[in-house]
Amino acid sequence: IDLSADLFGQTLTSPLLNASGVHCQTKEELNDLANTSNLGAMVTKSATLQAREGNPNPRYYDLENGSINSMGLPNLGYDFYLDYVLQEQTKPTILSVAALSAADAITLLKDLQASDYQGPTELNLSCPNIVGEPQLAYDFEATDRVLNEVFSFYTKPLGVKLPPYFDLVHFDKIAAVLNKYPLTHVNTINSIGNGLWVDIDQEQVVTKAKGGFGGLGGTMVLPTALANVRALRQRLNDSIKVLGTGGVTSGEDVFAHILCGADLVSVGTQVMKEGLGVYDRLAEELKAIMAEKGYQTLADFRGKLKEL
Ligand SMILES: O=C(O)c1[nH]c(=O)[nH]c(=O)c1Cl
Repeated sequence: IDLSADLFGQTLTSPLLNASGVHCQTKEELNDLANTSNLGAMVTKSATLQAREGNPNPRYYDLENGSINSMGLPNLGYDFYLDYVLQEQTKPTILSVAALSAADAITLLKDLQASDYQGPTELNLSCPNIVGEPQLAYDFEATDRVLNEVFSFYTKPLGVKLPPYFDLVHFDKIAAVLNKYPLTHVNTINSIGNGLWVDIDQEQVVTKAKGGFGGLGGTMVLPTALANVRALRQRLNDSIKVLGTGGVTSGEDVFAHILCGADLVSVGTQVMKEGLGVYDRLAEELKAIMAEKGYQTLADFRGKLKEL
């Protein structure tokens, strides 16, 4: 059984990654990821031009069927993560970047273009937890404008992190925009934005910012994640890879993401619940499923979801 996968020319021994934001903010966390078996590649916490404290606590809450977070983009700043990927990385790493304005995104990517970094970058267009800021990728025209400007100067590997869409016409619209650009990949989905959880005993919300509205992750988002992976795989040019993120808690979920077309699969909430050992468990479970079904490689079943 061969779990190897390709990350923009680098062969990975496992198709599994961490979801950006989970265990990837500090040098210690990034080093932990580098030392985690069956984690084929890793993603940094989305970096902004300036370091950010993020939203006030409580800002992450574990739920029976997933999680809700309102982190607010806390990160050590773009310079720290650029230095990490240039000087420290020992495992294939995707640099995740974010911006609070289109202008900041351009500034950051112009600096990245001029830097020595030649590796993969992921532009986060979908953070749901910045007070007063929309998730950019829900505005198709704005997304088109930003990508048009970015690709007027950016020539290195670049993908985007997308929010979940819930309407087939929206899948059509975002794919029509993305297919215009030489993207290496899309990473779908980010958390389902602006969910709300109620603590019955206390009769109150469980996260502080935005009155308790926060992004949802974990097993409750799996059907939405699978739909977005499938819909975007069906619509995007073959040259654009699909990284599936959302709702993975078992080898079966990894198998389902790949069956829907995912090239690689990220795991976030389940790492918060189980720790980094989850990657060994997921790899073993996936291999067992493949053995039972007679599949030798991921390509044997990738994208081959059958319709009725
Ligand atoms: O609040 C966050 O930091 C956050 N939380 C998410 O669930 N997705 C994101 O992209 C970000 Cl940037």
